[in-house]
Amino acid sequence: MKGILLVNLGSPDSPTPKDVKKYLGEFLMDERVIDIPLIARTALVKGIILKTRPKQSAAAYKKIWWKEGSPLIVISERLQKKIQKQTTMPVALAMRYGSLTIKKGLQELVDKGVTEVLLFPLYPQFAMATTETITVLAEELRQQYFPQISIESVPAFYNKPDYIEVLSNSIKNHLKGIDYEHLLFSYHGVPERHIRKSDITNSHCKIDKSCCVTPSKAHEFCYRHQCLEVTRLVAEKLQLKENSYSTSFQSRLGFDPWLLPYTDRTIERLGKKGIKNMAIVTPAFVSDCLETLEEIAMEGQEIFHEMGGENFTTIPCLNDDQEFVDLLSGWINAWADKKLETV
Ligand SMILES: C=CC1=C(C)c2cc3[nH]c(cc4nc(cc5[nH]c(cc1n2)c(C)c5CCC(=O)O)C(CCC(=O)O)=C4C)c(C)c3C=C
Ligand SMILES: [Fe+2]
Ligand SMILES: [Fe+2]
Repeated sequence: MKGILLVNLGSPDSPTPKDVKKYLGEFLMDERVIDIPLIARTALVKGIILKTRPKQSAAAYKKIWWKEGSPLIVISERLQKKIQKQTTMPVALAMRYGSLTIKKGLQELVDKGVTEVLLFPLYPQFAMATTETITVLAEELRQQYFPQISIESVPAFYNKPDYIEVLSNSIKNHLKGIDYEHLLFSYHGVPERHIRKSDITNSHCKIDKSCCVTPSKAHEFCYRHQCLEVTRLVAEKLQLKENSYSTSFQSRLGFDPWLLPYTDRTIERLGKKGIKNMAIVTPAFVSDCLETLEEIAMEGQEIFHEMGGENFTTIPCLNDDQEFVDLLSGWINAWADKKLETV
């Protein structure tokens, strides 16, 4: 029997420093997130980051926490329930970090008699810190605990025309009647080093003006290319005017160079330039979370207002919107008919 495992990032169990510390410890000790040798990673994460960050992050989580729990988890559960209504195959949900583990998700499916799993990382763009860490862990778990099952994965879907259509429709609907001068596409950042590591040609990704627009095999695993493509394809679909939109990268951590330009500095620049009305969309996240609800909708808005901006419109993630549910259910059902490209 076939079954589906949707996988998102995860959240702490509660917005307390203790639970946030536990969650961040697991997250940041992942060698595909902080990709430095184990001794250096342990010193950095346990010796420095976990000494101060949990308190700071817990305060941020408290501002966005819902009575049902973490927005990212609650929204992912709603999505799973809606998809379950649109397919006869069992659909389970897991998180890469935290209590809703991938092991539990696989076990849930196996207990229902599933032998062929479609692993669905809920990320439109490929990144070593997201898609890759999920597929690698799922395969390790399969080998160790579930050797009787097979796993196929859904690759990054950033350039699928039906995804671009759903995202564009969502942006259009949320901006109906809103007079904005600039639309910012803000993606989660990654250290530049991650882009170079994922370059399967070992030489294409220069992280300059041209590499991401010059055709290359490297783009299958280039997060930067995939983000720039989402912006380009949506802009084309919505016929956005040149200079009325741009791309930036948010949520950097530490002192290494991360992808540029940074979202906070871009918002600052737009405000200083005299832009009064801006809108912002966050297509690296399918579910609203700390990074969209706090960093963008609260901090980003504050920066814009401080710089003289007036109206700051945040476009929600696709969350459990019916068009998005239909899109994912359609792909899942196509997989059962062997009509979905997987890896
Ligand atoms: C080296 C650090 C990090 C990398 C690389 C990274 C990549 C990455 N993350 C997401 C999606 C999310 N990240 C979220 C929170 C978050 N991310 C980092 C660090 C890295 N992320 C931290 C330390 C945190 C925790 C919060 C904080 O202390 O600031 C979230 C939100 C989770 C939630 O509970 O709401 C998401 C989602 C992507 C897509 C990505 C690479 C492309
Ligand atoms: Fe992150
Ligand atoms: Fe590139």
